[in-house]
Amino acid sequence: MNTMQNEKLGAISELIKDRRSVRAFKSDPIDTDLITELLNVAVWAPTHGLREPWRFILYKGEARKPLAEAMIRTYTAEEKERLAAQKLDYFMQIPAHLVVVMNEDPRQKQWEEDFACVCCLIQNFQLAAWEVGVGVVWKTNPFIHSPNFREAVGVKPGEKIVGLLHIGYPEQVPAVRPRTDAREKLIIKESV
Ligand SMILES: Cc1cc2nc3c(=O)[nH]c(=O)nc-3n(C[C@H](O)[C@H](O)[C@H](O)COP(=O)(O)O)c2cc1C
Repeated sequence: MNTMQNEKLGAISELIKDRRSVRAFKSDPIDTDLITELLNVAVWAPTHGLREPWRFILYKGEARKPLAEAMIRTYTAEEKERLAAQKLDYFMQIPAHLVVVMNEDPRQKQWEEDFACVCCLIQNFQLAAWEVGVGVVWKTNPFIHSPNFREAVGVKPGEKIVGLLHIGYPEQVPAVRPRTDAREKLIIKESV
């Protein structure tokens, strides 16, 4: 294996830096086989004890409507009045939505490890998607904690929704949001 010492960063580094969260999608359909292929890359995330504590629910076509309606039901009356129609249109315009569900281990150490690895899985998915021109945004809106929404998507007690991913071909790629140089947050302790 290449140790990368003193070498130029490669394609994966470029991909990581190039990826953006996409919020404006073309309505072009996205193939289910492509999504499952991307998921089969994503599942190579590190997972302690090989627990693989994830499962997925994919919404496409007309099935997006009850998903959007479940989300809208979590709104207050004022939010419904102001946002319902617009949010329904937004959900129906995005070709696919993926609910990423984690099994919640009652032991804290295992819970933390499992949450961490599901987050790794989501980032793997986002990167693999970006590599083939597919955009993703990872959503954690308050409705993912709503008992009614959880029930509507079939998430059971002992499971957590880690994210709702919107997936499709980008209509618009947001401007880069530069990161703080890691050296500003790095303390080096090195003995010679
Ligand atoms: C755990 C997590 C939750 C997020 N939740 C949301 C969200 O609810 N809504 C949203 O628009 N973006 C969400 N994002 C995307 C971030 O806003 C995005 O990563 C950030 O603005 C940096 O932009 P970039 O991903 O294009 O570099 C989330 C990202 C993470 C990692």
